Amino acid sequence: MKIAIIGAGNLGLAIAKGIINSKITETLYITKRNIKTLQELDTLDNVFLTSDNREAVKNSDIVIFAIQPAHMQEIILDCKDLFKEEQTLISVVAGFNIHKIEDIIGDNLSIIQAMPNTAISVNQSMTCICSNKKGKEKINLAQNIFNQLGYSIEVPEEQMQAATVICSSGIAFWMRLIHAQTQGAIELGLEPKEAVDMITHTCIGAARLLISGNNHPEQEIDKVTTPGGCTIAGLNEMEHQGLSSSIIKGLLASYNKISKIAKN
Ligand SMILES: NC(=O)C1=CN([C@@H]2O[C@H](COP(=O)(O)OP(=O)(O)OC[C@H]3O[C@@H](n4cnc5c(N)ncnc54)[C@H](O)[C@@H]3O)[C@@H](O)[C@H]2O)C=CC1
Ligand SMILES: O=C(O)[C@@H]1CCC=N1
Repeated sequence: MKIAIIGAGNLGLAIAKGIINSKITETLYITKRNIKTLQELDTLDNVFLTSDNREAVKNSDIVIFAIQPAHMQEIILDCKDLFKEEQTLISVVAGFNIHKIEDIIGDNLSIIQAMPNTAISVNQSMTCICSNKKGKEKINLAQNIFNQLGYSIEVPEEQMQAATVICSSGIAFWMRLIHAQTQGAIELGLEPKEAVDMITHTCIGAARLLISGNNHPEQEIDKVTTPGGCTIAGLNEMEHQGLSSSIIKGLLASYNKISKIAKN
């Protein structure tokens, strides 16, 4: 299997790193306008760096578009004559829905819209995917790839904006929560490095409890909150300060923004 990543920026490079770690491809083309910044990948076998998108598209079975939405039309049009029916086109461009791609190249190609996150560089991305009609037959192939780069689920196309907020922007939201806890932990006298270790591993533990069991988060909270103890004192103060409310409002603001981008 030969894969091309068109646009090696923050996400494209993260995808490239995940693919290289997992050895799922025999050949990986990575494109960028200025490939000098990709030197770290230059010495790897079977990884080809180029600023020629057409060369990458021509030589690949799967083409992943990881460019800014403003560049999509121009780049797709530039490669339009090279796309083949047996190829799978995967777009990770947020807010650029499948019908916009079909408006440029028609509906005879398999198009997958995927929403991963930057944890794909360490093979831990939560990736949501959907496809056009023709792409239905390639959903299993796409899930097989994204499952090796983390975990994936297929969602209806109308849920892709919500998936973008929860899974892709989600990395930034969790980072901010971890940072806030770090600031608190330092004030409690912990060293920053030690604090981050403690917080991130506790975070993984909390996630694992929910992934492994079927409990509601509040059931797990009940197990931790000793009556009259320190956990409930902390939780109540956080809620008095609007923790849940501010997170819900933030997710809605993010959703409204990506929905507006998708409509343009
Ligand atoms: N950064 C993230 O966590 C996520 C990003 N996305 C989507 O992924 C896309 C890329 O996002 P980022 O990586 O953050 O942006 P970015 O700006 O870091 O990356 C875009 C890359 O495309 C390259 N590029 C521009 N024109 C090109 C051309 N003609 N040929 C080849 N490469 C070209 C740029 O040099 C840049 O490296 C966006 O559409 C975004 O919505 C989706 C989910 C998460
Ligand atoms: O902030 C953004 O618009 C993009 C999409 C999700 C993550 N980054």
